Amino acid sequence: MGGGQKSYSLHPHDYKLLEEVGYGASAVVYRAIYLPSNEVVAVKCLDLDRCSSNLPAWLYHGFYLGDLEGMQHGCLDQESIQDDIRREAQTMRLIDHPNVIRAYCSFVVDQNLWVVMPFMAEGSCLHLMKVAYPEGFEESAIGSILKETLKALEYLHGHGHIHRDVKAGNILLDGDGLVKLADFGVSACMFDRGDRQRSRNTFVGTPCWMAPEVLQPGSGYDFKADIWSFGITALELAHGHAPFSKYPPMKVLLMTLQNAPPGLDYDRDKRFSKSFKEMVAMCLVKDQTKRPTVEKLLKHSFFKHTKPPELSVKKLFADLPPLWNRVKDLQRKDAAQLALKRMPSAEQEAISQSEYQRGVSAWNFNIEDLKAQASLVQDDDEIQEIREEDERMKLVANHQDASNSKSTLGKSILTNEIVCSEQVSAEEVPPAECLRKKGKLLETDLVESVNQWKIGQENNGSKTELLPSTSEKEVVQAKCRMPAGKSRQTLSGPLMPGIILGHSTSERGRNLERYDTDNQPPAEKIHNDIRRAPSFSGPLMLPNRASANSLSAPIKSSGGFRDSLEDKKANLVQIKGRFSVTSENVDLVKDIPLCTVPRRSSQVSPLRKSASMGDWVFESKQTPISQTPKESGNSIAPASVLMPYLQNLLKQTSIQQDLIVNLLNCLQPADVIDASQNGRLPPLSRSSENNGTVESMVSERERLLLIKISELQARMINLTDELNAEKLKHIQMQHQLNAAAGQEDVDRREGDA
Ligand SMILES: Nc1ncnc2c1ncn2[C@@H]1O[C@H](COP(=O)(O)OP(=O)(O)OP(=O)(O)O)[C@@H](O)[C@H]1O
Repeated sequence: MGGGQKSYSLHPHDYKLLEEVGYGASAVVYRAIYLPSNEVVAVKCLDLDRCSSNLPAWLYHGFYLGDLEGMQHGCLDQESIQDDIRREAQTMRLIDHPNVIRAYCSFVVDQNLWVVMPFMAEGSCLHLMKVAYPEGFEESAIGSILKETLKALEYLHGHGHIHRDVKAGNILLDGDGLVKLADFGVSACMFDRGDRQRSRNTFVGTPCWMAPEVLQPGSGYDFKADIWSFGITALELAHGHAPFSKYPPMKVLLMTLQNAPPGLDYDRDKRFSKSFKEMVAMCLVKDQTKRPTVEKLLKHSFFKHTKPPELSVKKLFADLPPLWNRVKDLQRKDAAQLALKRMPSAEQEAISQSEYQRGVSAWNFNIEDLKAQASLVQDDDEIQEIREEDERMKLVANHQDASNSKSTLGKSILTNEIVCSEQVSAEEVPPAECLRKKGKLLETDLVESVNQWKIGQENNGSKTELLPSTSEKEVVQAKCRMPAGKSRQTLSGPLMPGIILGHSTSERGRNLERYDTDNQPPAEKIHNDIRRAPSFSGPLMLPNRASANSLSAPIKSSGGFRDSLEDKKANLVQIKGRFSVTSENVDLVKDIPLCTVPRRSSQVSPLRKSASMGDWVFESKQTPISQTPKESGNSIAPASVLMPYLQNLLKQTSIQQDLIVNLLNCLQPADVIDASQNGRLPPLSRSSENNGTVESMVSERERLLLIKISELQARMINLTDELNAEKLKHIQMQHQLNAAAGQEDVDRREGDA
């Protein structure tokens, strides 16, 4: 390794910094000229103030921290830490492999650490995708990039290093298509003991790419963690984004631990070969011992016929402007976006959003913050989670209470809701999505439906069994799509029909949704961003320079989430901190999702087809059920005025009656029996006709039922919250335990010495 390498000056004035070509968590990267030899280099300027909060990770794992002469930074005055840095610096200098980027040298300038390295003229793969390939690269290019990355990993693993941050943002390309793995900010050495050994029991990396064993404290991990990240990177290159990248960090963490591993779908990812899919599947096995080594992967048939990168990779940027112009363009876009956001908290939100999306490495988890985030965003994400899982057709029911898994549970709701999009197959949109489209509904309905849906999926095996007739399907779907401006504000999540359709066919649609805004004029983009702000599924909200780097989700507390959620909460009645009901004019009866109601043949549909959208919308003329004649005119209206109202009321009542029957079917039988025995619910005798006497009984039953339902939902939410809190506590405690064990180890060694 190494040897005979050219030496570089440690004086900043020997370097002429030119354009900015990239940004990381705490660094800006410049194209620069090394004046003594007129050579183009890259200088990564690390703001030590900014990275001080992450410094422990840097200090313990930073390969780039080379020559530290004159380093006065307050964070660095611990002797043992400096020893570590020096040791790492030595290792870094020894690195010499065509696919691993090395630091020529590094030195301190004011509060910055400058790291001089080869300039990679095309930037990172992530950057390239963001600029020109939002849906990912073609397979031949992916094959070449991955093979070169594997060679880099082979070298690193062979020398005892785990990279721990393999991702498209850290795979750099030069003008000839040469591929180099970069960023050893969080790498760890397998041969170390003590402090550094302990580091392999810490959370390090970028959540979406982190292997389950890395996220699972105490389990320990090794080189195989890089294989998992490599598999995720393969998916990232194939789709333009990593799986789960749109979710908040804590959600990513839980999904990685609990869900089936992501992968290329055999049906939907048709453009990719079988061997590519197999190779990815081999990497993304949860049991680390079953993942292949780099050597074994290199022998996989997928890599047998990969083209040299000069052929397959170089052409990717043939028609693109120089890197710095691309970066500038992105920055302009992001700056415009930021400037147009006039909310007082916009800047703060934008920054935290961008940090979130950037894929910052080496975050230290702040469990309390994350817990708060997770509890606030749970409902929204629950739906997203289902969608994501379902898109891969690898649904795993994570419902904690197996006793809920009764085959009859929620069947009628499922039957109605599962068809809320005609272009979406039953398994593509969960019932909650359908519920959500109605806008004003109990969030608990949503969660419960999602869970029931999961169970239904599991229990029923074939999802298509649940589909009702086409006519039913159309009406339910139409209802589900009712666009309501208000509901868009009060409930987060992608409500636009385009988004529903975007999910309808493949990842492709999703990618389009994700990246559409990048190609829009700033004003339009901002409009969309604002609309989507409460959702984590949205495309890039990268309002600052961070956009040049990564779309991933770092572990970081984010005021942004909270801000948007605070807005949301302003309109919400929060019950036990988690589920919510719109507080404005809440009317439990009126606000029950209509999409749970089956079509009645005699019913006049309140829906019409929109010519422009080809989508169903509600007739605004429809008399609102809550509006009484008194409200309308404050006097007794003539029969001609009252009649339509009464007819409408009658129809609505019958819809509600059906709804109640459906909801009743969803209750656990035990609860229903219990309630009936206590005399709390009058026996339900369903009648197809409505009259005055029945009506009053029905409304009483409705009221009691709704109370019962709310209680059950509140209970379920509480339990889920408690479970999540316990899980987080567990993780935190394990962390503390590890830290304590490590400290003991150090003390013992010091005692021995
Ligand atoms: N040698 C280089 N030549 C050209 N561009 C580079 C080089 N190194 C980095 N970049 C660009 O700068 C971006 C940020 O760099 P880098 O990933 O090293 O920063 P970081 O702070 O370690 O980021 P993170 O922690 O988020 O991974 C890269 O994604 C890439 O686009």
